[in-house]
Amino acid sequence: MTISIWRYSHLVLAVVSSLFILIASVTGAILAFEPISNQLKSYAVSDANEVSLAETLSVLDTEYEEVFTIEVDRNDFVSADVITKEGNSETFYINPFTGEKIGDIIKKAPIFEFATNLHRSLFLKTTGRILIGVVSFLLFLISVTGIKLILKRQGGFKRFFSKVVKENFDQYYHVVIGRYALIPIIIVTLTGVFLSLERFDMFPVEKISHQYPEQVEPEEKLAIKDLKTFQDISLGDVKHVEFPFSDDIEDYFIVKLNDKELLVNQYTGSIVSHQNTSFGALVSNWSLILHTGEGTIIWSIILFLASLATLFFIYSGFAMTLKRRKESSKLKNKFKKDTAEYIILVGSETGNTFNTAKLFYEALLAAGHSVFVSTLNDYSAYKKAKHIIVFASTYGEGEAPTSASNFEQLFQNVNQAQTLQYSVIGFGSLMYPDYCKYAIDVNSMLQKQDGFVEHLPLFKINNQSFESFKSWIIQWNNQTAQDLKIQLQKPQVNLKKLKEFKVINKTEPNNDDSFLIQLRPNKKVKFISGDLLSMFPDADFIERQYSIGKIENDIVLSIKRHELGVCSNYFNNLKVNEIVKAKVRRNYDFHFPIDTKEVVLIANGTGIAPFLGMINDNSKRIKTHLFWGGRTKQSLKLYESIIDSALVKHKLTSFNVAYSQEQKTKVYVQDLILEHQELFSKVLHNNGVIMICGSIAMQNRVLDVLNSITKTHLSQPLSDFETNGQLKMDCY
Ligand SMILES: Cc1cc2nc3c(=O)[nH]c(=O)nc-3n(C[C@H](O)[C@H](O)[C@H](O)COP(=O)(O)O)c2cc1C
Repeated sequence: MTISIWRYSHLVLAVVSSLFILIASVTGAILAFEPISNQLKSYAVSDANEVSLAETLSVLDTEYEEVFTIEVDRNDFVSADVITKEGNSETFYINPFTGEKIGDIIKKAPIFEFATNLHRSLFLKTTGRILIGVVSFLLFLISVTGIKLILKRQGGFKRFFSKVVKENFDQYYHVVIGRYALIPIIIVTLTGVFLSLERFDMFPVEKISHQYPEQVEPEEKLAIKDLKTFQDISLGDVKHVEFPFSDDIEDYFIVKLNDKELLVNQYTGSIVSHQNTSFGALVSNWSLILHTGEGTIIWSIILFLASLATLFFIYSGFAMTLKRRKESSKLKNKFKKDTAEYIILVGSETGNTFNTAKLFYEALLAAGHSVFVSTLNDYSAYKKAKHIIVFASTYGEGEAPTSASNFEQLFQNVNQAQTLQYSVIGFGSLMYPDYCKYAIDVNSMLQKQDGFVEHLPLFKINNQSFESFKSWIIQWNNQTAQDLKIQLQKPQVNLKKLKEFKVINKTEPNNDDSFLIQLRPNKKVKFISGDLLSMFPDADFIERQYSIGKIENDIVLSIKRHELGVCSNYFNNLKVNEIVKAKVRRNYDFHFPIDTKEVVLIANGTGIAPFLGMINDNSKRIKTHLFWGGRTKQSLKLYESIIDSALVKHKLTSFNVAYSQEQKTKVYVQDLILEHQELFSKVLHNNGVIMICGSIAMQNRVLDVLNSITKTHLSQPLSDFETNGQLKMDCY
């Protein structure tokens, strides 16, 4: 619930100020180039610390008729306001070693002039300045609420920079870029607010005022170069020097240094008055530098990137909000709640779970059922309902998502007249310790309530995995004797861009109906083991993916033929030299780790394919253990030669196999893991990596076992290792 308050504040603030933030970011991005373009001019004195103020003042004194001021700006350019020997009054950049003119004062380019006015006051003078000050403060609040949201999402400070679950482009980059850009944005906005307050004298900066001596005795005048005070000051510390107005001994040099201001006797060089720069003035100076980037190319570049990031946040933030609204409003019911047989209840925070619920809703409708869908918060009595199917995500720390925040209370107060069959699907992420906790809670609420009978056991889905959802649909179809078909959107791939692969070899289906097929790309295609080969069969153009094992530059797939499987039969009917059209999708999260000491690979059935490539490729001979679950010894024959060869070449350290049909008591891969629990805890403890490939059912059981191992041996939940990138999975 609390996360919604933060998200709501974040959104409201963004809506209110977006147009102004847009202007400020675009002009800010332009203005970031001003200090960069200034810095690129070569007037800066790099070794200003090596020249003393005495030397510079002395050369200027001889070079010009009269000198009024010298100034060292934030770019380290030294300028002087002088009357030349020819009698002209001029201001220009000088070489502080020789006093010579080296360039004219840089004039502000019209584009920067325009951008500055728009950025500061929107061309609205005082009103504009006030508006910009307020907007700066709003952007500061947006950034703070943004940081709070990231902390909530990532699970605290420690995990601030750990892996972000990618749900879609906008959400992923909003968070990933946000983690880096929010700090500079906070600095820019706070300094912006300060500069506005200062401008309206709401933050008074104490001015320096010197005590002038009442009477000064005449003295013999020393040459400037001999004045001790100036000899002791290096030019690098100077900001501004004002020459005495006349030769009168009561007229002084006024020397502004970085942290103080001095009044210096022009005859003797003695310091007549010494005042430290006030704290307010220092803050003001730093605010200007931090806000404008003046004098530093690196900070200007950061400011430029922060401005671009702000523009991206405006786009992605609104895109996410619109999508969220669209997802929840998309559900248009054909049936009323009291006429439908199937009730789908959705608990979602950001709308993703609605998408999956909608696929199920449409599949039921297409099969001729009466269905009603709504949020868990709209739970009520349903007169004709026979089934309740709950799709619920988990938010916060194992809490209910927004659209389910009132469900628990409603559930206690609403009575159903008839008995209902229930099924719960939990949507969550293994990166959180309370994996699918809210769905677990809903499941146990239903379990305890009279009049509710379990139809299917609780099913958990990690990171909105579509493959997992399909496997739940299979369970549903088996249990209900239905044949629901999930209609996916049309493929987003241009079929003309598919690559050609030639069949080099294909084995006959074995006793499990599994076979290996070796494909060679006709043209150069980049891929490694763990990447995916996407097929779009003519029958429905629905994408099917196969995990690639790369062996000697060829793709090796392990495929199980299903009686009615469109793609598996297509592959099985292929002959050597025939051409397959497909696309390689890079699967960066499932590549063999090359920077680790020990790896464990876990697979069942055809899930072994990417691992065959990985062990064959393990040229660094990283300690690698393979755990595989198959039906019979015969099932292993298909892969035996590759595994044996890897063992002989020490590319594979150990191979452990579990057969489910070979002996009386069935042994599964999770049983093997339990037997070798010391190995697993040691590998994870030493920053090693575990990779899992195969069926979702196997994945879920293996994860349960691994979780109990890490909790017992390492006192940590498995989610910690998933977050660290030590657990990689590709299951279907
Ligand atoms: C801030 C935040 C907290 C989360 N907390 C959990 C959690 O405690 N347990 C879990 O399994 N998933 C957690 N998740 C993951 C979501 O449940 C998952 O991304 C889900 O797919 C979101 O579905 P939705 O868009 O329909 O809300 C969290 C996600 C976020 C952003």
